[in-house]
Amino acid sequence: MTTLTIPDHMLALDARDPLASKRAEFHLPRGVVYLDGNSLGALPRRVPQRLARVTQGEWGETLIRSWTAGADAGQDWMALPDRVAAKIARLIGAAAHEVAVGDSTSVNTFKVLAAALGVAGPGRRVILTDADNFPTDLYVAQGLNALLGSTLELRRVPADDIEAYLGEDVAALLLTQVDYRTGRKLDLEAITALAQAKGIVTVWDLAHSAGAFPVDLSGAGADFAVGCGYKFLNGGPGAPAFLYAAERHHDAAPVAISGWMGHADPFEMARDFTPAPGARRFVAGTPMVLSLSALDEALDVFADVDMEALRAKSLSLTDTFIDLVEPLAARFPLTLVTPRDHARRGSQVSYRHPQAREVMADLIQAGIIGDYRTPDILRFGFTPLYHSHADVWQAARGVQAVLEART
Ligand SMILES: Cc1ncc(COP(=O)(O)O)c(C=O)c1O
Ligand SMILES: Nc1ccccc1C(=O)C[C@H](N)C(=O)O
Repeated sequence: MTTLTIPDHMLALDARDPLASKRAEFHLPRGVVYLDGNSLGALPRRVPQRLARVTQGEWGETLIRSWTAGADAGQDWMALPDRVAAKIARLIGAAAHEVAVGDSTSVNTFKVLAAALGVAGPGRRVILTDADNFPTDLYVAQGLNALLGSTLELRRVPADDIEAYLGEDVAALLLTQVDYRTGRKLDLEAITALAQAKGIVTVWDLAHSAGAFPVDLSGAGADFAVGCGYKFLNGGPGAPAFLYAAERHHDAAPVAISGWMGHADPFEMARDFTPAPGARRFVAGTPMVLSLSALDEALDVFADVDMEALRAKSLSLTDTFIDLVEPLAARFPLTLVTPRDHARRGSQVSYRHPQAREVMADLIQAGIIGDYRTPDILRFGFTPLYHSHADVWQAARGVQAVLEART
């Protein structure tokens, strides 16, 4: 990538950025503008040392004793999922005992959808979802329905019209707050209220929300949610995911994967499942200590972050990118598909382009790493913890250069 002179007004925006110092807490490879933190967050610098400690010290030296070592201080491996849950809870407006960490987002979607169906009113047999929802959400709903003898209907409708479909036959509403293609953000609070007024249980996928902007599940009175550890939470490839279950559902919601690590006393080795208090009951099997440790350490980057400042910066970055790329739409077949309205935008900007796949390949070649998504989407993710307006400017110039070179 050639070195460009960054204009003063970009540098001025960066000079006023209250989160500017956070960038130094990440390893960002040279010669690259990395706009894919919505798929795999960058590496926080503190993670490798933690992993070295966990592998050499806790695994290598302390061995099996690490499961209980430091339990009095809450430092044992057994409680690691709970410690990570508490850190995520702060970012999504939940109480610590309403969050469980482990497994993938897909598996957690299965768990909370099953739980939601278990607390839904009698006679309701529809799972309502966005026709363009992320595939895993659709597939998990299909799989769960098959397991239940295909007694349910998966009703797929456009997310923008969801209100019109909140009927008396709907058991659960399964929605992803920020669309992975367009970056369109749904009003979680308003939709939750409308659904609940119709007796519908809500399940939110926060994959592109958690760590990208403040989420207030308690304030919204949401029922259930899931999210990824490896995107905006920067927990590393395949990081454990999280689920949220509102306290009021803990007693009644079924635990579909009732494993021994969700038992009230795993080492009692009892014959029957007695759930642990709170959302811990949803932790099915042995905690993934190495990846949980990486996520635990990565979350400490958020410890002193004001989430409102994070949101303000995210919007400034995406506004700047939209403004800089706008003149190109007049010259090239580039169409903005991300809402300009702040309230309806996540932390990414996407465009349609007839040769999106090839354009993204050229951009990646030029060191601007974003994503191509079928059928014709160019997607650029912005992570307010480590991006600067200078990055945004370089990325926009890169888009211009690639489009010009292709004509
Ligand atoms: C909305 C959404 N849900 C779920 C997932 C992923 O689930 P998993 O981590 O199980 O692959 C993704 C991305 O992969 C996603 O964008
Ligand atoms: N988990 C992955 C593994 C491999 C490649 C991409 C992903 C993603 O996370 C994709 C992302 N969910 C998306 O919104 O497109």
